[in-house]
Amino acid sequence: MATASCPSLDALPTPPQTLVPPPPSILSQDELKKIAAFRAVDFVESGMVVGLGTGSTARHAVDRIGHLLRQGKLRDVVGIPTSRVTHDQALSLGIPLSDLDSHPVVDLAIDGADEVDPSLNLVKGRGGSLLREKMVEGACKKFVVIVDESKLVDYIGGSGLAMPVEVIKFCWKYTAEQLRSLFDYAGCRAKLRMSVGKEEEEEPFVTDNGNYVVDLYFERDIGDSWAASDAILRLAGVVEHGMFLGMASTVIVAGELGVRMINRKPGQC
Ligand SMILES: O=C(CO)[C@H](O)[C@H](O)COP(=O)(O)O
Repeated sequence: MATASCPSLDALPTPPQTLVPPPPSILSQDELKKIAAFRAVDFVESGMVVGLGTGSTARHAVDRIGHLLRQGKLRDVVGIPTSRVTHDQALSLGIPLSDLDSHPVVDLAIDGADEVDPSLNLVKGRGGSLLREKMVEGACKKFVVIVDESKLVDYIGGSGLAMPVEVIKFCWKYTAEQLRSLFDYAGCRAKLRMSVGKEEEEEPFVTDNGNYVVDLYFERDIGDSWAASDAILRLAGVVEHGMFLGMASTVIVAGELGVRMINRKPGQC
């Protein structure tokens, strides 16, 4: 009876030489976010007060901090959450929590962003937590921003996606129109942010602070973002906007080709 046997290597046909390089490993956007987040958590040291950001990228950082605390690799870290969602996540991970009233100085904050421009100015708040984020990140000694490379833009508003402004509910339409007309020159549209409520019907999105969000969309560059910031904040119905100017100390960008760490230069704004 003939038995099948393994042919000797010499007997195997030589594979044709190929000039095509091996395909790069394709990482999902979420995997890139996780890589940036884990890298940022390397900055966390035992005993630090840490601002905990909000969003799908920051979520990975909070998970990692919880994991390192459980492993005993970090100790005595106190987290200052920037939203109710992050508060609940951190609580479920056993991260000790506090607030700015008890810890007015924050050693380090880690958070995602919606846009990062070449001067490391940011747009944040598409998750709706811009006010608390700005308070906590404004109180920190070092603010590390974690993004995948899709968040890099040439100028603030350059993604064409929303630049959020938190406004009080009272006469929000009036405030929205004032916002829109401020940026008429940039082809601005102002839209009240909606969310799906308990009855499965669309209703205005309400922030953790009980306010509405007006999303601004620009067709063209708004120009001087510092002047734009001042103009927005002068409107009485505005609580805060999502431009985070001159705040980021370091931006960690995860992309297909690796992780880049960009530090703010002294005096850069
Ligand atoms: O500002 C934020 C929430 O208010 C988020 O940091 C920002 O929207 C980025 O979110 P994600 O990490 O999910 O892309």
